[in-house]
Amino acid sequence: MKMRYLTAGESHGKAITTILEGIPANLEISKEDIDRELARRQGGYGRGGRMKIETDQANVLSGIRGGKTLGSPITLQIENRDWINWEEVMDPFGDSGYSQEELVIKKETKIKHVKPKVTKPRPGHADLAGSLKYNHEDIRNILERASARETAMRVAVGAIAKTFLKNFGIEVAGHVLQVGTVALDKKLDMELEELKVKSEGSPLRCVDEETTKEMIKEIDRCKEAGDSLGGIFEIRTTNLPVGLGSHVQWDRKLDARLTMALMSIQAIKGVEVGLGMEAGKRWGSKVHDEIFYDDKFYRTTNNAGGIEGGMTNGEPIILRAAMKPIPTLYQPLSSVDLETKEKFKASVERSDVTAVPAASVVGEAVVAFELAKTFLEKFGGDSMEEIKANYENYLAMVKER
Ligand SMILES: Cc1cc2nc3c(=O)[nH]c(=O)nc-3n(C[C@H](O)[C@H](O)[C@H](O)COP(=O)(O)O)c2cc1C
Ligand SMILES: C=C(O[C@@H]1CC(C(=O)O)=C[C@@H](OP(=O)(O)O)[C@H]1O)C(=O)O
Repeated sequence: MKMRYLTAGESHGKAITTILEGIPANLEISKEDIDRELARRQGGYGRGGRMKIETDQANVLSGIRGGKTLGSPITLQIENRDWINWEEVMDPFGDSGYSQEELVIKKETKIKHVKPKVTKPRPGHADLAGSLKYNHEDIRNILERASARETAMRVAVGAIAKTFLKNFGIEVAGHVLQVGTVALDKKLDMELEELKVKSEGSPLRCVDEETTKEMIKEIDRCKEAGDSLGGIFEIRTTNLPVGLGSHVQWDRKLDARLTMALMSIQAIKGVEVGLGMEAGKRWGSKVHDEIFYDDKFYRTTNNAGGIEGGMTNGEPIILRAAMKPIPTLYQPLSSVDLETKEKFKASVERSDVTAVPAASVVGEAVVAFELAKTFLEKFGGDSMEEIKANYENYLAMVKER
C-alpha cells in the first residue's frame, strides 16, 4: 500500500483540499492534533497581514469515523478566510473581475486589494516563468498556486503522519538555526524533548533566548528598510529503527527522498544531511562515525545525520534547509511589465518579511510524511494492529544480531 496525497487550491480561492491515501485503518486521530500543527505554522515573528485573517482548521470530509481512520482515502479541506475579499476576482465562472477597475477595500479586514489583473512579475517568485510557460496574461493565474498558502495542507497531512509515527515512538521536531546572518552558534546538546519545548517557547522557533532577541532585531531592521530575510532551519528525529529506505535503487534512498521533500517547500534553496557541505572539507577520519557494540550497535558521533547508504542507521536523522529571503519586497526590485515591456518598480500591498519559523513547521510535516511512507513500505499492512505486529517482529530480529 502506497501512501500518497495531492493538494489542490489557490491561495485566495475558497479552500485548499487534499486526498490522502494509504493511511492504515484504526489509527486514532484527533482534530485538535491537526489544528495545533496548523496554528504552529501560522505563527512566527516576521509574518505579514494575511496570518491575521486566517485561522486554519482542518475540515475532515472522509476517511475518519469516531476518531479512527477507516483505511479509506482521507479528504481534508482548509478554508481560506481571505476568500470573501477575493470572491469576484477568484470566481471560477465570473469575468475574472476585469471590469473592477478601482482598488477594492473591504470593510471587514481593511485590506486593500490591487487591480485584478497582475502584469508586474516579481523577481524571485514564480510570476514570470509561470506566465510564459502557461501562456497567462494575468500573473494571478500563477501566483495563486505558487503561493506557500498550499503548505497549510502539507502541515495537515504531516500532522496525520506524525500521529502515525508516534504510535511507534518516533518523533520529528524542527527549529530555527539562523535568520539572515544571525545564527545560533552554541553547540546543540539537548534531547529532542527539550529542543521541542525551547523552540516552542520562542517566537522564532529558536532554542536560545539571546539569539532569538538578535534575530528579532535583525527582522525589525530589515522590515524598516523594506527588505526581506531568509534563514536556516533544522529537522531532527528520534527513535527511528535501523533500515528504513534502501541502498538498492536511486529512488529508494532515504536521504534523496527526504531532501526532495524539503526542497519542494517554497523558497528552500539548499538542504544538508548530517555534516552536509562541511563533509566535503574534512578528512575521512573526521567525518565517518565509528561503530561500537555493547549489547547493541552504537555510535558516539552522528556526522552522517542518521543515514548511511540511503538507509537509517539507528541514529537520529539530522537535516538542515536554507530558505531564501521572501521575494515580495516593500522596497521593490527592478522588473519589466508583461504587457507594456516597460521597466517598473512595483508597489506591494502586504507580504511576510521572513517566514523561516513557519517553513520549519512545514519541514517537520514533509519529513514526517516521507518517514511514515517509508515506514509503511517496510512494515506495511492494512490496519495498525497488523503493522505493529510486523514492526515488533522486525525489531526482535534485529536485536538478535
Ligand atoms: C511559509 C512561507 C511563507 C511565504 N510567504 C511569502 C510571502 O509572503 N511573500 C512572498 O513573496 N513569498 C513568500 N514565500 C515564498 C514564495 O512562496 C516562493 O519564493 C515562491 O513560490 C517561488 O518559489 P521558489 O522560491 O521555491 O523558487 C513564502 C514561503 C513559505 C514557505
Ligand atoms: C497565505 C500564506 O502565506 C502567503 C504566502 C505567499 C507566497 O507568495 O508564497 C504570499 C502571502 O500571501 P498574501 O499575498 O495573501 O498575503 C503569504 O501570506 C500562508 O502561509 O498561509
